Amino acid sequence: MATTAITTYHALTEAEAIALAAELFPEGARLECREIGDGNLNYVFRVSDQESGKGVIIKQALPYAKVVGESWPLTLKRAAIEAAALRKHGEFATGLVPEVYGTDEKLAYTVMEDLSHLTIAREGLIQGKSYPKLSTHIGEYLAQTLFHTSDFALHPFEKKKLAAEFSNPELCKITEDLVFTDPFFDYDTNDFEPELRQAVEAVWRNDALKLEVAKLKRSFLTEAEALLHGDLHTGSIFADDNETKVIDPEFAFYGPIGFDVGLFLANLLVQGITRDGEGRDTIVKHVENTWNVFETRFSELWKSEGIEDFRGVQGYRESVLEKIFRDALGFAGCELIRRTIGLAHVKDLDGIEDAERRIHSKKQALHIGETLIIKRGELASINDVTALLEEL
Ligand SMILES: Nc1ncnc2c1ncn2[C@@H]1O[C@H](COP(=O)(O)OP(=O)(O)O)[C@@H](O)[C@H]1O
Ligand SMILES: CSC[C@H]1O[C@H](OP(=O)(O)O)[C@H](O)[C@@H]1O
Repeated sequence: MATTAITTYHALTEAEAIALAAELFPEGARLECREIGDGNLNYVFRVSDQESGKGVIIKQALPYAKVVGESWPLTLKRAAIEAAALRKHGEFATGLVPEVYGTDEKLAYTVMEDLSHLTIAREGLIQGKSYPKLSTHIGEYLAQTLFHTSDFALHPFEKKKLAAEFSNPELCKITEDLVFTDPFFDYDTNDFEPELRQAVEAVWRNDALKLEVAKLKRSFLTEAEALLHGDLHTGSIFADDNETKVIDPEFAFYGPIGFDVGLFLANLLVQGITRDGEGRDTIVKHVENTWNVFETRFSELWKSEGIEDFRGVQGYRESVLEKIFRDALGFAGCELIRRTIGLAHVKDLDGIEDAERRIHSKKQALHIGETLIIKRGELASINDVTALLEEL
């Protein structure tokens, strides 16, 4: 797809979005456009043919975080990173990411496949949907994207070139602050109900917990293991009963493999907390299946496509997976805590209308988060993790 002749950045109008997308539609098609973005950071335009209903998506970065406004400037480079990550991950996770039709670095937009026939998984899960293939698809996505961009699959020159291309300091800083720092101190960005104050102050006073979070933050800061999605929560996944597509990798960078795994597990756990009975069992199975599929597929790729000289040394693969598992649990714990008391909450918890039940669920999220961080070295298997949910 051709890019525009516009050379200076400005926020696109709906008419401009239509003009940009026109070449992807039959000549003379009557096009309409709507801004449908509901995320924290960007504009998302859907341009569609009024007759066929077919559409394309134009996602444009703003020079600031949409949720806060111009007082929080943010690099436009994130749009190019997102498009490049969609393409790179799409090379390996076949059918699990949207197709990218075109990008424009100056205007900071990406034109991509319209996934409006699917539902954002967080929304569907809140409505009680079970998405039978979600965890199989995400386990596969995690194994394919993380293995193939790691030193286990790439020549070190190629891997380091990619790591440089995906340098993403501003977006990483958001995660360093909002996931790994602010929730653990009495900082202004935090946001929680007065009824949670006692529990939150206990987090702030818990030095053993803070020591473990400091170690996890250091891993995030320093361990360039693979090209991460960087923000793999259920709001970044479109799904129905058969299909799953991962969107929104603008936080992509080279980081610890367990981060993507942990974020997805945490967002499943948060949903599991809000359910009981069979509904919770569905989430328990998704948590277990995500890890099991990831571990199995990662191991298969290791054996079939691994290039590391030490790949055949007994116990090495197991020790790599063991580290990913422990990291994932710790990162999941941080995500659970930040989604409960930090700046960016989740609808799974905030949307619980009954105040008593909402506060109770949030305390449970804090409890599981703390346990995952503190006990990540002791929990022997993924079943020990789901036991935390079943014991609530
Ligand atoms: N490819 C797509 N097809 C259809 N809708 C999309 C697509 N990408 C984004 N959206 C819509 O826009 C919303 C925000 O997109 P997202 O990429 O998460 O933006 P942000 O980076 O601001 O969080 C999504 O929740 C979804 O409703
Ligand atoms: C001010 S950024 C807060 C939060 O928003 C991002 O999520 P999304 O773009 O999917 O809405 C990311 O999780 C950040 O931590």
